[in-house]
Amino acid sequence: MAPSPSSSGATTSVQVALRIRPPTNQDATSIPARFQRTAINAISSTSVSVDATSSTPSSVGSSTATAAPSASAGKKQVFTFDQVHPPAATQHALFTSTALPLISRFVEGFNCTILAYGQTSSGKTFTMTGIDLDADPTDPSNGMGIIPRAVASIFTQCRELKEERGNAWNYNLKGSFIEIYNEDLIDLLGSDDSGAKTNVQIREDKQGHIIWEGLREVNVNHSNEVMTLIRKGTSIRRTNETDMNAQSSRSHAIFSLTLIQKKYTGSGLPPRSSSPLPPGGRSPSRLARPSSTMHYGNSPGTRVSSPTFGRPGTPSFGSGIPRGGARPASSLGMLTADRRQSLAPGGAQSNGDDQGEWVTVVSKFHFVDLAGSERLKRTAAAGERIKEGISINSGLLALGNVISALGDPAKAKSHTATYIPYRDSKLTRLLQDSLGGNAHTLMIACVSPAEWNANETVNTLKYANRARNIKNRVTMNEKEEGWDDVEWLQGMVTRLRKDLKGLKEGGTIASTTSDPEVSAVAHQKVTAQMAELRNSYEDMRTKYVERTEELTRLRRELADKQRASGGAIGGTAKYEEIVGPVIEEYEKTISAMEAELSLNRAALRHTNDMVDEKEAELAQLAERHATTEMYVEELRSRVTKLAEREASTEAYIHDLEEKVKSFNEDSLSSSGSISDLKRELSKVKDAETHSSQYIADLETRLAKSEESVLSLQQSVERLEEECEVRRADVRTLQSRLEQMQQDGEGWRSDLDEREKKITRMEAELKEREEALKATAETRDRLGVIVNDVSAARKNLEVASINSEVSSVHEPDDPTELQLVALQQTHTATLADLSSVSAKYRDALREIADLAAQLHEAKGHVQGRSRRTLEQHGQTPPLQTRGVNGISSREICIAICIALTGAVLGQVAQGFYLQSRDK
Ligand SMILES: Nc1ncnc2c1ncn2[C@@H]1O[C@H](COP(=O)(O)OP(=O)(O)OP(=O)(O)O)[C@@H](O)[C@H]1O
Repeated sequence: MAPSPSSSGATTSVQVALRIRPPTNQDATSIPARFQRTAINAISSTSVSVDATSSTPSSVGSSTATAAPSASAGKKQVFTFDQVHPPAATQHALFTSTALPLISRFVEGFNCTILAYGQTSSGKTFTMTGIDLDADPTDPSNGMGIIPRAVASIFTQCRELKEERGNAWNYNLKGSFIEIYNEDLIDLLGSDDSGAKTNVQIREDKQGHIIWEGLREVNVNHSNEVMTLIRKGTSIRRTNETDMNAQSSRSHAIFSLTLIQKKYTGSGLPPRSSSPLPPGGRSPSRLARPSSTMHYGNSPGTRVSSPTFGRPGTPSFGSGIPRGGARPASSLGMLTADRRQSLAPGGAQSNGDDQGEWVTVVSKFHFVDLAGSERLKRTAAAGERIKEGISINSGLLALGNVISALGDPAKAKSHTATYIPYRDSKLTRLLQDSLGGNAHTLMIACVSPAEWNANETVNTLKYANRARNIKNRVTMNEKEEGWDDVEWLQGMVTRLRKDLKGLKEGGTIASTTSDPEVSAVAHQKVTAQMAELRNSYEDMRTKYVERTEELTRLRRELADKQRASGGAIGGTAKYEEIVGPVIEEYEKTISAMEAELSLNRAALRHTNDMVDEKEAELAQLAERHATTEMYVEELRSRVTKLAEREASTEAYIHDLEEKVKSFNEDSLSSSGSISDLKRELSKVKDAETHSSQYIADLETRLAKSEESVLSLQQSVERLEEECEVRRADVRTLQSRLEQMQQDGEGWRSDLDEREKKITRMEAELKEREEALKATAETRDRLGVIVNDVSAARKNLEVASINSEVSSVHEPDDPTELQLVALQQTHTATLADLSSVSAKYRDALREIADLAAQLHEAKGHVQGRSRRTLEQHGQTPPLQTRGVNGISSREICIAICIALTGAVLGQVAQGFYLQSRDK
């Protein structure tokens, strides 16, 4: 944001940049969820739109935002500024585009001011100071604010200039930090040894300059030193926790940097004799001018407030004035336009050579962090906070009134002298120069994005919009060398006294320049002029007296002749004819001489005026000298006091040492209680560590819960998407189901048919089972017979053995016959058994075949229905019964029967073979 072109005395508007901060964690907890929506949006790099339509609670009891000047149609309001920075803008980007151009102006010698304005918690302190003052100010990614970055940049530019200009340029930087708390001005760097803060007073000197009396200015040589000052001041500045900000600034704070530059204006190198920093730090004293402050602005004769608010600068960089000491006010006079002309290079009094001069340029940079505008209800203020809030608001109201008065375009156009209420508050008094005065001013309006704060946001935007109309007139603040140097002033007083004496005595004027040749020539010239004037005056006077006498004589002669002629008219007329022209000529000569005389008188008067002026200056200088002497006296007394204090401090230290000694002796006895205390202390420390861990833990949990809320939100969104997909699936499934239902009808009839077939086959199976049962019974019966036959066979064998032993074999023996018959019966029975077994096996095979068919039929039906279900994304029910409804028990029975039949067959065959062999 470059200010208007750099011509001195140029008019420039107050620049306004808007910054929208991102939502913070505090917002998430302190603002109801439904009002956390973003209500302000950057629509371009210079404009924003605000949607303040919804009825946020802030509108309760507040003035509802009215349409802005550039409000667009509908409910949205559009505002335009010089710059708009969206929430994503980095600290570095903001600094580069807003503050950096002002820094160049500051180093050139112009006053600059940056003001951060906005509701509480809108990011003013973050913007001005930022976080982590120890970071690298050139790093674009860190959170350092405008002040630390500006300080680093100023030092860099000054060092570059020094390298460029060498001995022809010197500089000195000083810092001060002031806060306005409950309408008290407090010096944040001025705390004394006891830590008590010093109060600053606003005074106005005779010339109307504002003086910040009692403010401490500290010399700074490096940005680290400035950071230390900022840290010190910030630690003292009043902050407190409110419902809207964990660390809310409760005061307006102004951090100021003063740059004092000494420039050599001539071409080439400065002469050694006139160096601004001769050994001993004294300024050269070759200038003898009646006024010290030069003003090259476009408005001749207008006064410019001292950039140091009336305080004199350091006489020279190496002067003996203690660092940061409060100084008496000085009021340096101004040059009139004609006098300025005569003093300008090449003017009437210029000696015509190319010799330059040393000029001092003093510029001020104010960084203003205002306390937040706030609604007491919203910040839940109570007690002392209410008082603070009222004071903050009244300061801001006064600032608003000043802005309104200065920024009223109608008044600006009409050029009417408007009353500006600077005196209504200390804030406006201090910022008088920055608002409508001699400074390049930039306002950074900070706003919160939340809908909850929409009304405050609109108010801030309106406030800032008005500020854009303010016009400042900037001039470079140059002073000639030496006017703050006590010794130089003393020398000047002595010289002027001599000059005056010389003038009064009509002698020569004592030399006032350091160049003896130049001053001798000038004095000779003036003396010659004075002598000439005096001579011509004397000549004129003599001539005048002579002529007057001659005229009187002639008149007398004429009268005598008239009397002698006895009234002869003709003679008289002739006489008048002769004498008239002579008289006329005499009269002409007399009037010419009178004119010449009056000219000489005027010249004399002018000389007398000059003498008077010199006398007045002398008196002024004497007065100033007296003030300086008083100041020196004060300093001396301070030094004495300091010496006294040092002595008492030494005594105190001695005392302390004694005490330490006795304490050491006592310490042995009290070591027990010390160890108790230490234990206590360690417990407290433990508790502290524990609580900080607990806090850290809570913070981590909070962060985690936030993350999980985020992820839950994401998963809800994902699930909703999935739901949508599912719904589409359901629709597809429904259509398929309908298709399936149609298919189902066909399958059902098919199934019915198959079930009928199964029933039929089951009946058949039942019949076969019954047949099998009958066969089994027959087989049992045959088994019994086989047993009987075996038993009979055994008996027969026993009988035959007995008969073999006792008698000769007789084929006709009835027993043998019986045996044979039995063997035949047995053979027949075995044959029967084997045929029954064969039948039984056949029956079993048939049953197995039927079971297989049944299985196949049911498997077919179930396979079809499972495939259909699978096609429609359904899982077929688990089979609880065996294949096709035939239980595994039934199959087992069938197999057992088959096996039993086979075994029985084999047993029967075994018997048969045995009996046959026998
Ligand atoms: N641009 C930003 N980026 C990130 N955080 C920010 C930004 N601006 C402000 N904040 C955060 O918002 C909170 C409030 O900011 P800050 O204290 O600067 O507000 P303020 O306007 O100075 O308030 P007050 O007037 O009450 O002092 C802080 O936690 C700060 O870190």
